[in-house]
Amino acid sequence: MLIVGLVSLVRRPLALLNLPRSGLLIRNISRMSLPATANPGLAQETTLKRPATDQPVKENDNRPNKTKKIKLRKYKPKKVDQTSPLGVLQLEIEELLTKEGLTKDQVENDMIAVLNHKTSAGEPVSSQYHREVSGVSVLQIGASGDGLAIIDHPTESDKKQVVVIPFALPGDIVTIRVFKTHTYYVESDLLQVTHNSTLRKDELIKCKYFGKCAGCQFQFLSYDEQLRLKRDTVFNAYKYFAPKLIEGNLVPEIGTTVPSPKMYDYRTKLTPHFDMPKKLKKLENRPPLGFGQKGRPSWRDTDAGGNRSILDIEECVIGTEILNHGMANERKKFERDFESYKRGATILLRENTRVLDPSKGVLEQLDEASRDFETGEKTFVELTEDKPLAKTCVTDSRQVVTEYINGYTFEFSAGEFFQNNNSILGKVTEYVCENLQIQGSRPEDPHYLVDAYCGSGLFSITASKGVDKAIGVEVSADSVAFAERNARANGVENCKFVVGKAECIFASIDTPQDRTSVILDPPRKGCDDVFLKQLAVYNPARIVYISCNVHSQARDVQYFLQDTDNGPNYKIESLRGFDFFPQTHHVESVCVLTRV
Ligand SMILES: C[S@@+](CC[C@H](N)C(=O)[O-])C[C@H]1O[C@@H](n2cnc3c(N)ncnc32)[C@H](O)[C@@H]1O
Repeated sequence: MLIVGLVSLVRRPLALLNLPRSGLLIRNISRMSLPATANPGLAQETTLKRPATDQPVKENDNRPNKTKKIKLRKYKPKKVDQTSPLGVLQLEIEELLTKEGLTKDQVENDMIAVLNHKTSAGEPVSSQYHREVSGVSVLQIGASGDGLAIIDHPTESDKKQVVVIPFALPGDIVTIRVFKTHTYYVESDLLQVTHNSTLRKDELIKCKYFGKCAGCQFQFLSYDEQLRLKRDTVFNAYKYFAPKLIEGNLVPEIGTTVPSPKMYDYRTKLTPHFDMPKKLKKLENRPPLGFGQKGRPSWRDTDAGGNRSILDIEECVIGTEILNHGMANERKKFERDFESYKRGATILLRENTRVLDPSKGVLEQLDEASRDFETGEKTFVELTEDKPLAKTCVTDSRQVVTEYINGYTFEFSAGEFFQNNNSILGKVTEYVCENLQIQGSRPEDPHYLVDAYCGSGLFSITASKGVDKAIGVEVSADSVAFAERNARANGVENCKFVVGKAECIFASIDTPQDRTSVILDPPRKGCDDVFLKQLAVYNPARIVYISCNVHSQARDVQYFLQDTDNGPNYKIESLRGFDFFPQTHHVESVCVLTRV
C-alpha cells in the first residue's frame, strides 16, 4: 500500500493534491526508505524528512536543508471477519464494481494523503474528500440495509468513489455529506432525498427517531418488500460464501421469508445506554439515554433524540408495550440518579410473563420489576388471551424471567441469551420440529435428537414429543442449568443436557446416526471446523442449521458439504429466512440438510 500510495502521489498533478509546488515533496519522497516488500493493504510506518515549516522552499534557496524528522500517521486497516457486516460490505462493493465496469484501483482512496497531507492553505486533504455531493443515484442496497452509490472522486478526475448511504434506497436520488474515508469506500450521511425510489414509502414510518437511530433500517418499506429483501440477503450470502454450491446448482430455490406475526411491538429485550466522557469525573447534566445514532443524517428534518452519538430515546416502537413502560420508569430514575454514575452504562429491559391466578391480586404475584417512579408500584400490563397473564419489565440481569411458547414454559436469567421476538417462536419451533423428522420413518421407529448450542433448551424441549431421546450441549453452565429446570417444569423426561463446547457432544452420544437428527443454532460467528468435521463423521440422518448470521451459515454449509469426509453425502433440502426482527435488516436463516 505504501508503494502504491507513494507512486500514485508522485504521478498525480500536485495541483490536484493541493500540495506545495516547490518540489519539496518529491525530493523528500525520494529520501524515504521503502520497505523491501510492501504489504498490500497495509500502510507501513514511514519516516519523512522535511523542513520544520510547511512554507514552500524557494527554487534558488541554497541554504543547507534543515530538516526535521516527522512521522507519517500510518493507516492500518483493521482485520475484518469476512462474515461480519464489514466483511460482507467488501464483497458487495466488489460485486458493484464488476457491475459498473470498474476496478478496485479505480476507486482506491489515498489513505496516507487523507491522513497526513495538508493543502498549501494548511487545510487537510480530507476537507476535499469530506464534502457535500448532490444528484447521487443510489444503485443498490446491501445486507446491512445501507444504500450504495458511485460518485466522482474529489481529487482525481479519472477515478470514482464508492459511497455507503444509510437510509437510501435503490432508485433514490440524494444529497449526501461524505464524512469518512476508507481504502475502497467512503461513508456518508443522507441530507436530502431529491427523487424518491418507487420502493420508498415514508408515510409508513412509525418512529420519530427513524432515519437517525441505528436500530431500524426498513420502516419506510412495505412489509412485503422487507421480506423480499431478506430473501435476497439469504441468496447473496450463499453467493458470496458458498460460491461452489451456487455454481454446482446445489442451493435450492430460497423459500419466501416467513413473516413475524408482529411487525412492531415485538422485541422482548432492549438495552438503552449512555456514555460518559472520559475526562469528566461527574456528570453535571443528564446525558442522552437511548441507542446509537447512525452518522449525522438530516433528511428527516427532525430534532428528535438530539444530535449526539447516543440519541435520547423515550420510546422504541419495535419494543413491546411493557418494555416501553419500563423504559419510561428507568428514564425517570436516571434523571434523578445520573450524577452518581462514574462511567457510562447499559440498562437492561427484559420482558417477563406470568400466568396469573385469578383468585389472587395481580401485584402480589409479580416478581421484582421496573416500578412507577411516582407511586413506587411495580408496572405491569395485564393480558387476557386464553389465560390471564401479566407482563412486567425486569432490569436485573440475574433475575429469572419466563416466556411461554406453544404451551411450553421457559425460564432463564434476564441477562442470558434467549430469542428476542416471542411472537415468531411458535412458528419457528414448529418448523424446526417438522424438518427434524426422518423421512420414510414408521411411528414405531426410534428417533433421536442432538441439540447443539442448545441455550436453555428451546429446541430440544419443544421437539421432545416427537423424539425418544434428546441431548443438548451448551457452553454456558447457567443456560444448561435452566435447560434442565425447563425440562422438569414442562414434565419432559427424555431430554438430557451437557455443559461443554459443541463438539464434546460426539463423545457422549450413543444413538444410531441413521435415527438421529441434529439441530445447530450457533452464535453469529458460526461453527468451527472441529465441530463440523466431527458432525460429518457422526453422519446424522438430518441436520437443521438455524442462524442469526446467514453469512457464517453459508460458509459453514459449503465447508460441511464440500470439505468434510461425509459432507458430499448430504444435500440442502431447503433454505429460507425467518423475520425475527421486522423493520431491521436482520434475518434468521434456516437451512435443512439431508443425506442423499
Ligand atoms: C444463538 S444462541 C442459541 C441458543 C438456543 N438454541 C436458543 O434458541 O435459545 C447460541 C448459544 O450457543 C452457545 N455457545 C456459544 N459457543 C458455543 C460452543 N462453542 N459450544 C456450545 N455452545 C456454544 C451460547 O452460549 C448460546 O447459548
